[in-house]
Amino acid sequence: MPVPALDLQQRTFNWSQLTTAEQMALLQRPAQVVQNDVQAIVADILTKVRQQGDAAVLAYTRQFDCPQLDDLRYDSTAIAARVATLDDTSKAAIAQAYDTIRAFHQAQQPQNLQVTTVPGVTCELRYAALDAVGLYIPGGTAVLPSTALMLGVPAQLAGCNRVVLVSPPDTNGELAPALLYAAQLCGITEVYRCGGAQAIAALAYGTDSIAPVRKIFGPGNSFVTAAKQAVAQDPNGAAIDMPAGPSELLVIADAQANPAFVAADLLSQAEHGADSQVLLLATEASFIARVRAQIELQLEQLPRADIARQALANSALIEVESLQQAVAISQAYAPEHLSVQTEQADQLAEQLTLAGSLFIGPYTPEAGGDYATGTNHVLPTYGMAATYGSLGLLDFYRRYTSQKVTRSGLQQLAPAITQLATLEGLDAHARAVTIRLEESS
Ligand SMILES: NC(=O)c1ccc[n+]([C@@H]2O[C@H](COP(=O)([O-])OP(=O)(O)OC[C@H]3O[C@@H](n4cnc5c(N)ncnc54)[C@H](O)[C@@H]3O)[C@@H](O)[C@H]2O)c1
Ligand SMILES: N[C@H](CO)Cc1c[nH]c[nH+]1
Ligand SMILES: [Zn+2]
Repeated sequence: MPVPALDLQQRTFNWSQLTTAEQMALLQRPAQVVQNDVQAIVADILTKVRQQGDAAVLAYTRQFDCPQLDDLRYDSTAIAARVATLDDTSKAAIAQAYDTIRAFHQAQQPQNLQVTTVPGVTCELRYAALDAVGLYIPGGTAVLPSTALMLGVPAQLAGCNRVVLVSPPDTNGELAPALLYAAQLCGITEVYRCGGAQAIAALAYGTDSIAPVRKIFGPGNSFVTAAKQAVAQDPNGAAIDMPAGPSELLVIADAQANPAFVAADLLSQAEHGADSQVLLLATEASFIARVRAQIELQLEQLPRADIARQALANSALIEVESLQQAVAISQAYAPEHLSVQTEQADQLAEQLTLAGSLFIGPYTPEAGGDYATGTNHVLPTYGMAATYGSLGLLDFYRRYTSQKVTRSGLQQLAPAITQLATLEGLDAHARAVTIRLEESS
């Protein structure tokens, strides 16, 4: 389908001159507009996979990804053969990213803790790695070995027993050597060639060839995200990390910022998908004009310019009255990625608490966090950064508590417990305490 011409002037706005309704419309995510259709399609796919198992997963994979595919599993011989074709430069790049991501996530190791709340009462907080996790690596329009690292490294560090990787195959039924190498570094051996809602259904409910997992991680398009949300709401489904949908970037810039850098960052997220969204909040109209010119210029060099143009048609370059107004808009939008390109970037960043990940200063491209600074690039989208955190090592654990009470400890707590039980009208609760203390020690 031909991509309509893009007029960035028409996507340029002055925030204070917009009505409240227009302001809200500008901050609407494109992917959310089509949400109802997607949910219906996804519900159908989930039902078919539950009813027909592997046959449905294969049928959908043939329909969307590879018409000839006859086996979902990628066995270790096939993986090794594919990895052997990868060049050394790519291997070195993946290995360096593996090291930085590992370093940042290793530092997040949780510590069990023990607290004596009153003498004779010991409470413990403990962490246990999830036993079976599913990692979804998107593959519709780009091969993403970096996402395999972002999910595989914390799963490996946590020590999850079973780590299952799924990703849509190319038209020949293959996964990219770089993706398989990243998986290999993370010690992943269970790999399946399927994507979309059907892969999420297989991970959540299981099929003959794919045993179910407890929690599903990873980003994806609207179909993947809707499927994750659906299985998370089903008591028989699986837990999920977060709604990590189409990429988003919000840049706050003053007149000191470099328009070429800002344009490059905006394009880096716009090229992900037609439903990606990028926003620029800038204090000077002349700066916005220079960014616009840079976007036009740089678009000409981009192989994925058509995708980026479609994303830009749902994006906006917004003039704001002040950096304080920019902060307020950003906090309301809660972007996945937030780039701060202002003179006092560190101070401004202190006020910007609602974002998946911050990129501060002129030499911090958003792409740095996508690949190799060490932070995790799986981040909440759709404004969910207001409540969800960015992915980290802790997401691969479950937290539980334990307590041990001695007789004298129970004597200390008995008045509080029995009175609270009485207040709640739960006499059996009170009795469970008094019966113990009535016994001679
Ligand atoms: N938030 C994050 O952390 C993060 C990280 C990386 C990528 N991303 C985002 O992930 C997304 C990747 O999307 P993608 O499409 O390239 O890959 P994808 O793997 O998410 O989706 C491809 C699958 O979508 C399904 N699909 C496509 N059209 C369909 C239809 N009409 N009906 C039903 N199913 C259909 C197919 O099963 C196909 O295999 C992008 O939007 C990107 O921005 C987000
Ligand atoms: N920007 C994406 C997250 O929204 C992650 C990614 C992977 N590869 C490149 N970028
Ligand atoms: Zn990216």
